[in-house]
Amino acid sequence: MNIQIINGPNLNLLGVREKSIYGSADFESYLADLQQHFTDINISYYQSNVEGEIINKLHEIGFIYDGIVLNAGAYTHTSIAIADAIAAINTPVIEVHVSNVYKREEFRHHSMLAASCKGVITGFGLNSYRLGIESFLLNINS
Ligand SMILES: O=C1C[C@@](O)(C(=O)O)C[C@@H](O)[C@@H]1O
Repeated sequence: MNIQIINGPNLNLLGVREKSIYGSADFESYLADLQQHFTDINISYYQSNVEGEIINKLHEIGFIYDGIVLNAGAYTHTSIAIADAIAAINTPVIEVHVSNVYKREEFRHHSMLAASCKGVITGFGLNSYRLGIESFLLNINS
């Protein structure tokens, strides 16, 4: 099984940015733990701060991979273009967030992407990514 994790803007600063909200672990260390945990799964990782690059990555793997775990950061709340890309591809996408966006500012309560995704996981810290991967293993996405 091939799973792609895509992180959007500012998520390269996990472990550094707003630690009280996002925690102090950096994503690369967490990714290594994930890869050790899911030994039967090929987990690829991509991060970009650029909307068009995230769309290009969705196009590139969206007809090949078995699942995509996407944290689009603030583009979640603004990007019709990423929503259209998710709708255009075949691979199911799970939207994830580190923080519980519903406990935060109102502008974070709306996702432009959620309606095009199979599901949304929010508020479990970095383990939101693990839960996203687990959902593909449970085969509850079709
Ligand atoms: O950059 C982010 C991170 C986030 O997606 C999260 O993982 O909690 C939540 C977004 O509202 C925010 O813009």
